Amino acid sequence: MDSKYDVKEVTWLHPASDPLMKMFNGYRCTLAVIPACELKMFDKIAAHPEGISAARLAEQHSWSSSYTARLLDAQASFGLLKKTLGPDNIGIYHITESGKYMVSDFEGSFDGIFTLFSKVFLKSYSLIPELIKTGDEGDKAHWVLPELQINGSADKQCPQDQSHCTENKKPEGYQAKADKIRCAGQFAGQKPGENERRMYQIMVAQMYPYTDEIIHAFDLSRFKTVVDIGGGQGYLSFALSRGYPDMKITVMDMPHVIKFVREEFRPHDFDKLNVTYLEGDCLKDPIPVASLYIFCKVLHHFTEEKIEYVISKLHEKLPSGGAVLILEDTLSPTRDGPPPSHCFDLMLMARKVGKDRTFPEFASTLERCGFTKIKCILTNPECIYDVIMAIKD
Ligand SMILES: Nc1ncnc2c1ncn2[C@@H]1O[C@H](CSCC[C@H]([NH3+])C(=O)O)[C@@H](O)[C@H]1O
Repeated sequence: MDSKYDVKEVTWLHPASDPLMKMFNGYRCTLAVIPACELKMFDKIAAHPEGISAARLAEQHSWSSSYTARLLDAQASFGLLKKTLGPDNIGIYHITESGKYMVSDFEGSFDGIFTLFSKVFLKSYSLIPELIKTGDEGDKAHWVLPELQINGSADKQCPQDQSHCTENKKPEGYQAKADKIRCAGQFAGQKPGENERRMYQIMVAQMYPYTDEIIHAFDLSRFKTVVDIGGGQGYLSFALSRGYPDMKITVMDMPHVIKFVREEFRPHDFDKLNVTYLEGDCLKDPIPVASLYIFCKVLHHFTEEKIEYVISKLHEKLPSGGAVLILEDTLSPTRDGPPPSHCFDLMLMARKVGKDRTFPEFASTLERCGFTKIKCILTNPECIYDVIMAIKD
């Protein structure tokens, strides 16, 4: 470092506390990104490819110039913005490659996701002590959190139901806390359905960087008919159709979900893709004949019995050589990693909507359903998609 003072850089490592410091600092960084997301700062900076100063940005939006600069500097420290020095040493901010993921019209955008995490998901974890103490084992066994119900139903309910939202003097049980979190999930002024859109956008954002790896983890070219069960917004199906143009793919999901996603998540090239939608509950309604059935981030919402029921049914239906493909973030066989999978498992536990499993657990369920050839590709912890393929003899 060039300085007229005596400056020396050192690295102090403390193996015992470093993992904790890393975790804590990651959490702090997340908190500091949220206000920038809420102000749509990344969209506003992306609108200036030549870069923009804090003062000009503040002036355009009637914000405080000095506070804006401090918030932007923090984003630059996370690598989401690049700060260069312009004339008179004024900081000019540009979007970085990582920062692009915070811009709302980017396909794999994290826009709004940090907000949803801070207002809803992180609070969900506060339900865990209550759950541990009461041992209440009920499993709702449906995937969607009450505050994220499709059609904005929860968005509409909450304002009339202020009792949960105001300070409550009574001791709170699990349900009271859960209701309160539901209300906290309704953001002022947001349009109905916004939470659902964010929820499905989270799934796109999580998959986006690994899309090519996921669709080519196994060579799927021999499968010509595919049903993506619980396909949600259809992102995986669209990617498969682009990667395997001969594949005929059906996105099957609950009727209210299909009605919502076909409006909200239709890609610009939809007409060129070989993808259709099907409204249906895979546990009750007929599933079309296919050579490959996919469950991507669906089975963690099902109990063992439900998984066995639906997969046995598919095993019967499949031709020889046909397969079931499961994408899940598996826990290690000894259940002590990877951390993101445990965090997700605890979230499912807190909301009583399912659980994560190990690969051996999935494998033995698949064996009970009649499969003998079972393969798995385990991915790095950042990627929450391990890929399991079970092929019918
Ligand atoms: N019984 C069911 N039948 C059909 N879809 C279901 C069922 N239960 C849950 N789902 C859907 O499963 C999805 C889980 S979220 C995963 C969405 C998508 N596969 C992705 O990875 O991005 C939701 O869209 C649910 O509506």
